[in-house]
Amino acid sequence: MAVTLEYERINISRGGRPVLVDIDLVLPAGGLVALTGASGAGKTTLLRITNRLLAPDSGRLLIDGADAANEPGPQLRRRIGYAAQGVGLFPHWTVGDNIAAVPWLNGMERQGRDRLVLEMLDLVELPQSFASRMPAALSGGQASRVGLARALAARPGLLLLDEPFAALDPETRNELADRIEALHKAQGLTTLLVTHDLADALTRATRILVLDGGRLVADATPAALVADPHPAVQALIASPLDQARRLVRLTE
Ligand SMILES: Nc1ncnc2c1ncn2[C@@H]1O[C@H](COP(=O)(O)OP(=O)(O)OP(=O)(O)O)[C@@H](O)[C@H]1O
Repeated sequence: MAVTLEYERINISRGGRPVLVDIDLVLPAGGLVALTGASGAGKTTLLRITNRLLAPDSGRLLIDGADAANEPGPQLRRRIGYAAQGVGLFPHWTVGDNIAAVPWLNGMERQGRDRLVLEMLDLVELPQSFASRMPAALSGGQASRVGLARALAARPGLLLLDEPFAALDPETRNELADRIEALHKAQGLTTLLVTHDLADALTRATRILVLDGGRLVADATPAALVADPHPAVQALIASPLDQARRLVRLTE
């Protein structure tokens, strides 16, 4: 079941500097929300607060109406799917054991885990034979899919993705983005996707959040965002828009 997230006046400083300032936000269940902004804007920090890897200095996060601070972090994280570029698979575990890590922690028995692994490999469109491979024998795109399968294996209602397309070639990233979009719908998830790439955000998300210096400066549908005059938004849009126009000109 997709979950609702409510951020209430979230503030956090790191190294003596404010990193998130007065974040007030409600994400209703079922949204595919892109979180974007320049490097250092606070995107990853907000994601880490959402899965309780960080606690805010002030403010509250409510997950389905319950204060996230009241649940132990490790327990909460088992209900949240999390995949990030660079958050490695366990290198000495097979792909199958990586995918079934959280179900294993939750006490699922071997047979159930084996079935689940095959189902998850199907979901991310990898061959079932990959279950016995080691992570070192995967391409970057395949490893990203295994990371996604691992995030979905605990059947979460919330999927957090931190730059899942970084370091992938354009074709692979497009295929992975298609799969994420389809799984988001099919699995009934609330998905929060951190991306540097506004073109991804504009074409995939139902709603786009823009952070600038730790403040939420835009919260809009893709169509409304393009018309947003805020300088930080325009700075993000300028380059993908220019690129799109040049490409269209080539095909005219
Ligand atoms: N452990 C830390 N100690 C001090 N400052 C930190 C720490 N972690 C993050 N920061 C600072 O917090 C700010 C926000 O970092 P964050 O990683 O959330 O940004 P981001 O928008 O995800 O950036 P990027 O797109 O480059 O990943 C940055 O200025 C960063 O230097």
